[in-house]
Amino acid sequence: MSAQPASADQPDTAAPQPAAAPNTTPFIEFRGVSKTYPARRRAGTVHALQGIDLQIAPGEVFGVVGESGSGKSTLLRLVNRLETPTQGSVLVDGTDLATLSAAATRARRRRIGMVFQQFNLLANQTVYANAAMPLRLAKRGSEVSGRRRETAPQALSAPSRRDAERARVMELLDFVRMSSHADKHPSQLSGGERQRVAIARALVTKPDVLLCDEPTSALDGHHTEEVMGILSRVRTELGTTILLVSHELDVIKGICDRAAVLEGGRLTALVDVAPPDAREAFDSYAERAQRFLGPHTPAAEAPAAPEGEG
Ligand SMILES: Nc1ncnc2c1ncn2[C@@H]1O[C@H](COP(=O)(O)OP(=O)(O)OP(=O)(O)O)[C@@H](O)[C@H]1O
Repeated sequence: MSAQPASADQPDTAAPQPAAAPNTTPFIEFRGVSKTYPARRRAGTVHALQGIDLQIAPGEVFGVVGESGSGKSTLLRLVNRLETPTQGSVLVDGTDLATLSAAATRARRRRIGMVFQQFNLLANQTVYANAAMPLRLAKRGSEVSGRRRETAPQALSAPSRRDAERARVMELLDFVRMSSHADKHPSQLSGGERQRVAIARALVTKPDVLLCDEPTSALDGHHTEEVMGILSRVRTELGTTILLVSHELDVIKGICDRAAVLEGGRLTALVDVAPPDAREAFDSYAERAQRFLGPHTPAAEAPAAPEGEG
């Protein structure tokens, strides 16, 4: 797999293929979004994304595929404002993220969960404490801003807050079938179990959006299916909108409604993957896509790509 930059120095002026609008009001919307970064090891800029127009419906499971360096993670990180667009706007639930104050941005971020390829659990904390972390951080944040405003009263007493936390965390650990492991540490878990804890952590604040960056790429086939099953239930049982970056076409085909293909930072195809008859179309796309996606190798076992390959 090559790690080509999305597009170095020369913005591609070709019009991106317009994304078909969903029938409902979009929940996440990219309007003419471009993102450039200063190049890391040389002068100039990298055009990570160019002219992205995309609408994602509420409750949709939306896939993003493309070769390494095509801009997938950048697209995801724009949604929780870990990145800001160089041009254009990103809207979530009808609000342009650029218009939010710092406090409103933090509140919006609390409603966006994120799941990573390498789980990002705290090794010295239990499963329970890892899953509870976003609630504890949110509480600490509200205490700090409460102190700043000199408003002492809390809605719940400390024991009630602890009970509420425990109920919520155990509900989520039940949801991912990890409640019997609540007192274990991450080192005592398999990769699939760690990712299930990471999903519980991402959902504990009741987000309306779940961003998943290669959530199954470090897992073997069995654990991949387990995680796919949980993500499907997140959509059907919780109604969460999911944006899923994956190199694995089987994962995209297994759980997504639609998928965007990024090439060199541009959206070059938008594919319906949900209806069975559309899967054939996706398969013919997949043949071309496989050229750059390559056969799946779990990241942990993947050999290093030779320089300049692809
Ligand atoms: N902070 C940054 N500074 C400079 N360049 C960056 C930065 N972040 C990303 N890039 C560059 O932007 C382009 C798109 O990166 P991005 O991580 O979004 O791609 P990707 O498709 O997610 O890649 P991968 O599949 O390898 O994770 C790449 O050329 C990358 O090197």
